[in-house]
Formats: sequence, C-alpha cells, structure tokens
Amino acid sequence: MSLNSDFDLPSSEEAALAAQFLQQEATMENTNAAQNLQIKTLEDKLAHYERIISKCNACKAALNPSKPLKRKHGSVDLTLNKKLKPSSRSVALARKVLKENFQLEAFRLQQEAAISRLLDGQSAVVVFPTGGGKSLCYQVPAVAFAELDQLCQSQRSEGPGITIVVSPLIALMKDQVDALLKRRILATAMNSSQTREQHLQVAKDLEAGKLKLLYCAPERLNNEGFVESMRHVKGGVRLVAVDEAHCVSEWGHSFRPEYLKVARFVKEIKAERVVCLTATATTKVAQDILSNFGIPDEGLFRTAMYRPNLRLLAEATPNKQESYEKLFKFLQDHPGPAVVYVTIQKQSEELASTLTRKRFKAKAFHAGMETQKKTELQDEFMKVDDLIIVATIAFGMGIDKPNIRTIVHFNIPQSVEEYSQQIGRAGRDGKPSTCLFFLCPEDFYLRNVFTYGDLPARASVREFLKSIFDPFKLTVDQSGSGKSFRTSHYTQTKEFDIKMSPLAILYAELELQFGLIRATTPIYSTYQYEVSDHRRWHGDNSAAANIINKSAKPGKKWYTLDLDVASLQGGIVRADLIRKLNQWNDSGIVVMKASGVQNVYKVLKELPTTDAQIDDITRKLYTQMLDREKQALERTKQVVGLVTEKQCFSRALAAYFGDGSDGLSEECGHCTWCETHVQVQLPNVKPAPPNPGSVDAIMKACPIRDDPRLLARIGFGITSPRIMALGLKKSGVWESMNVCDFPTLVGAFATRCKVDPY
Ligand SMILES: Nc1ncnc2c1ncn2[C@@H]1O[C@H](COP(=O)(O)OP(=O)(O)OP(=O)(O)O)[C@@H](O)[C@H]1O
Repeated sequence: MSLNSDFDLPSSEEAALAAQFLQQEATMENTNAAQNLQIKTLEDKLAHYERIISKCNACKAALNPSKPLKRKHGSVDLTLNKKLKPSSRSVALARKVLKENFQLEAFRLQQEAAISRLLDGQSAVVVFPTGGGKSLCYQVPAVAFAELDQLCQSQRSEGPGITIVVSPLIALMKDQVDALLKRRILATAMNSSQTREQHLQVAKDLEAGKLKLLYCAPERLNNEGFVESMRHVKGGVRLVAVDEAHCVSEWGHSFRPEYLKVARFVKEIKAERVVCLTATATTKVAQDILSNFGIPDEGLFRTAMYRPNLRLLAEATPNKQESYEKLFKFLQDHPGPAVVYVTIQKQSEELASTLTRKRFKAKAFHAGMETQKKTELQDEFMKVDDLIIVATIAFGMGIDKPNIRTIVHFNIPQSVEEYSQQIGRAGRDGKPSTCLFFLCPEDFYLRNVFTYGDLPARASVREFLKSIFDPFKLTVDQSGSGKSFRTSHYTQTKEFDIKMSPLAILYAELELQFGLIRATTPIYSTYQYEVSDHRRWHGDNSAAANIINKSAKPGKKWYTLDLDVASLQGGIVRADLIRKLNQWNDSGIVVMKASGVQNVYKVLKELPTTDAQIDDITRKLYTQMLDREKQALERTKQVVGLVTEKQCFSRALAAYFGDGSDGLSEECGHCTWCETHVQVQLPNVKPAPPNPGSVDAIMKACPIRDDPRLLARIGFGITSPRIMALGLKKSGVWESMNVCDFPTLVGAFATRCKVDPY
C-alpha cells in the first residue's frame, strides 16, 4: 500500500525563499530595472475592487462609511465617547468597526468579550468551533487600533502599526486577504507561493506603514531578516494572531514544532498583545496555550461545542465491502452537498470513481493534486448543491459552505479533534445535517501504519545527534561572533532513517528545550541560471562574475553553480556571489533559480561531545518520542470510544473538550446511541502472531541486524526513508505480516537479532 503524506504543510523552502528575497532586497534598491517592474501593487488590487464596488449599488451602500447603516440595535453608540472606561470604550469601538467595516450587525458567541479584552491591551485565547467566527477576533482589533489611538490620544507618529497573523495554510491566507481587500482593509500575505516582485511589494507596503494585517506561515519566524524587520516595523506590532493555535501544544493532535517558536517571536518583536485561536482544544491543550504565552485563565474564551443541528451516527461493519454498500444507501437517502473523508490519497481517488460508477456526482480531493485543480474543485463545490467530495484531511480548511448536509468518515479519523473539526463543517446554516462514522477492523491497520510510522530507532536518533554535534562540522560565522552548522533535513532523513516531521521535532527540542542551537535563515546551496543577455553578461568583469563563470557547470540551457565550491575556490564570500547572481537576474542578464535548501543553525552553547552526554540527550529525546507514540495510540482509542461506548455521542464530544454542555440534556436525542440505545460494536478481530517463516524471509531479504524496528516495518508495511532507499518496498516480503500487532513484531525481530527492541 502506498502512503502519501497528506498534510498540506507550507513548503520547507518557504523560509529559504524569504531569505533569498531579503538578500535580493538590498540589490534591488540599486537596480534601475527594479523601478521599471510591472508590479501588481496593493493599490492596484484595491483599485480593482473599487471598480467592482462602484458598479454595484448594494456594495456602495454597504461600504460607504459616510452613510452609516441603519441601526437595528439602538443601543450601539457609534459616536464614541472618549471619556468611556477602557472596556466600555473598547466594546463600543469594536461594535462600530463590526458595523462600518464588516457590515455585520452583532457579535456572536464570545467575540465581543475577546475583542474588547484585546483592545484593552491584554492577550486572549479563543476556542470557538469551526465557522464560529474566530477571524473577526483579530480582524476587528487590527482595524480598530488607529481609532483606539485617537480615542486614547496616544497616536503614534509612525501610524497605528500592524497585526501579524501566523497561519499554517497558504490557501487560507489568500482567501482571507482577498476578503479583507474587498472590504478595503489593507492586508497581505508573505509566503512561498509569491513571486519575488510580490515579496518586494510587501516590503515596500510595510515600509510605507500602509498595511493593517500581514499573514505569514510559522516557518517564516526562523528568518532573522523577517524578525528584525518586525522588530522595527512602523507603529509596532500591535497584535500577533496565532491561528490553529492547538499546534503549539505537544498534547494537541497536530503538534508542530515551529509553533513553539511563536511565543519567543512575540517576545522578541515586543508585540503588544497576542490572540491564539483554535477550534479544537481540550482543557489540557488550552492550558498549554495559555501558559506558553503567559496569558492568565481569564483570558480564555471558550464556547459550547454542542451543535444541536448535527445528527451523529456511527456504524460498525465486519469488512469494508459492507461499508461500501451502506455508504451507497446512505448517500442516496441523504442528498445534498457532502464530504466523505478517507485517510489516504489513493482511497479518495478510488472511492470517488466507485461512487461515480454508482451514478453519484463525486470527485476526489487530496493534497497530491495540482493547486489549480484543487482550487477549481473547491469553487465548484461552493457553487453547486449536489456534489460529493471524497477527500483526505487536505479538504475543508477555510471552506465556508453553509449548506453541507452530510459528512461521512469512511475511515477512522486521527483523533477526536479531527473528527470534531470535520463534522463541524456540516450544517453551518443551522439546518439539520447528518454525520456518519464508519468503523471496521481493517481501518485500524491504516491508523497503525501512521501511528507507528513516526518513531525512528533509538540508534538512529543517537547517530543523528552525534553527527550534528560533530565539532569538525561547525563553521565560524562570517561576523566572527559565533559558530554555526548547516544541514539538509532532506538528506538527513535518508541518512538517519528519521522521517521529516520527527526530525523537525528533534531540532525544535534541541532549540527550545535544551537551548543548544537556534534555527536561522535557511540558504540555498545550488543556483542555476540561463543567460538572456550575452553582451552584458560577457561585459561583466567583476571578481564575483569571473568566479561564477569559472565555477559554473554549463548544461544544455542552464549553468549550475555549487555556491560553496565556488566560494571556496574563488576565495570570495557566498553573499557576494549571491548578490552578483541576484543583480544579473534583476537586470535581465540571466534568469535564475535556486535549489537545495540548507537549514542553518547557530550554536548557542557548547555542544555535547562525550558518549555519556550524547547518550543522556538521546535518552531524554527518545523517551519523549515514545510518549508521543503512546499519545497517538490513545487518540485512536478515544475517537473510536466516542462512538462505540454506551453514551450520548454529542455529550461525550462536548465532555472531551471540557465543555459543560450548556443547553444539552442528558441525551441529545439525535445520535446513534440516543436514537437506538444499541451499542455500536466492532467485531473482535485478534492480531495474528508473527509467522516464523515470514520472519525468516525478511531476515534473508534485509541484512540489517541492529534495527529490529526497521525489520518489523518491512513486515507490517510501514515505509521509512531507509526502506525506500534500499528498495525494500518492492521485495516479496513487504507487508507480509500486516495482520500482526506491530510492537509484537518489533519484539520478535529484536529476539532474532539479539538486541533491545527500542
Ligand atoms: N458576528 C458575526 N455575524 C455574522 N457573521 C459572522 C460573524 N462572525 C463571523 N461571521 C461569519 O461566519 C463565517 C465563519 O467565520 P470564520 O471564517 O471567522 O470562522 P472560523 O471560526 O475562523 O472558522 P474555521 O475554524 O473554519 O477557520 C464567515 O463567513 C464570517 O463572516
């Protein structure tokens, strides 16, 4: 079975691109060509929207602040009284902005309380369900700061400053920015999908103090240039909004190490306040977020999870074939926009074509598809009311379709959080909608493949640490102020058989927990260029140009330059060579592209070098990794338990998130348990014991003896960078023991290899 990662994480080249952009920025200023660039400016974009608005009377009326909307609620005082106490003033200001800039009548849930706390200068954590309106909690303050300063008579000579929104999804950023621009609120995003010109435009807008909101991915916070520019941004950073803030917590279902650095960033840039937003936080995760950002308990705004219009159903089947039959029937009985969630990309393709053959209008959606195709599909889904999307988790974030009538989980979701987030997309219009969760013993295999796939062998972690702590690999910084080392995460995953995401966690722990290193702006190792203007290219006789031309290897069309080799051979610093290449590129002499991202780490403390020191760190890190694996197993149990225990599903879901279930009686009356009082029971299928013949066959196919986990992975069917490199996936023994319990399999190989299982 082929498993493709379906997580739409921002590209690891994101930060590297930013680095390139910042390096290029200095060069651009001196280049005449730069002034001639046809840049699509923020003003262009706004003018475009202005043109649309000017043609539409409804828009004109709604957006024209000189003609205030008729007030439905007479109590809102739109002429703000400067003498009001801070919180009443903040409430009045927030309501004014909501009406005038967002054309909305009243706040929902605890929006008003959270926003006025922020306007009063304090930080907050907002836990609202999907579609609850979290975005307004930072967008309203971002707009309100200018007027707040006037009211408090604390106007800043440099302007009202900006709000930074840290968000993991590039597609989401774009939607939000477009929506804000339509409302004439100046917002933009900095991300890897942008061209260099767009990056430069953002820098200019920042410099001019025009922007109200700037969206970026957490990876950007590793970029020293970005941190520095935010430290000195005009008017200061008034607010940092952390979207998907559950990623901060190691207890969360999608912990992302880069998120741990957000709190440090907030301190370093002296942001005035923070708002952390999430749709899914258990009590433990919410506490983790609060403590990470030093926010007191009263800063937590959490609303009830219970959605009375959602009917939560579950069905257990002995095999997948039965689930198919039941799915067809269910979709026939429940027409309307639907999303069927599956675990892997291949399944989404296969199930979509099966449904099409059965005459349903169904289409697959997953992270492996081209961006344009995904956008088209999302647009189509928004427009029509009879499409079934068969999707992996890649679908849904930012989809704000009010009338999704049905959500089906065709496989077991990763956690209660994921389940809750996905069902939360149904029935946003408040109308009755149905969610069906299929369970079948086969599905546990897939979940286990994911769960057991992340933990590397202990020896791999040790070897990795030994390698990065190697004093001979350290280089003295160009400033002479300290030492640093460079690595390629991509190469290291293969070298040490550690997957990308646990590798990133290891680096983050070394940085944040042990304080040994600090990630800085990543760099490119390889540049390629194609000459467009030979006359000017030949005419450049500078030292940097000569070294580049001497070192670059010609190809059919492109010259390839290994920057380190060129720098070493030519005796010239990398930065000078990059500057020259950028200059050529900017003035149209060459067309350039860069590749081979290298992560750069500054060494902050003396690195451990003795065996005992390295063993000690390995032990600590590995214990944490084992704990994470246990947590992942527990998450599967919890999500299955939610619908297989004798309990009201809605109540159990609310309780999971520590929600008092206001308005929810003992039984919701519209879940499988409440409707039938019959427990959903999974057939009891016991794992098979390891087959000695298959164990022998794997030992024969793979000579590795110091890594029983790797041998067990071959039998179970869990890929790893080394397994891929050794081509073991194509061997006859691949997945030969996928009916066994994975830890038992590791034990069996450990016994055969006479080593410790972990
Ligand atoms: N007070 C309000 N009155 C009316 N509509 C609102 C209000 N607050 C938010 N909305 C609308 O609700 C929809 C969902 O809001 P938003 O995208 O901010 O939700 P969210 O909590 O961020 O959801 P998700 O978790 O899916 O990202 C948007 O269309 C938004 O305009």
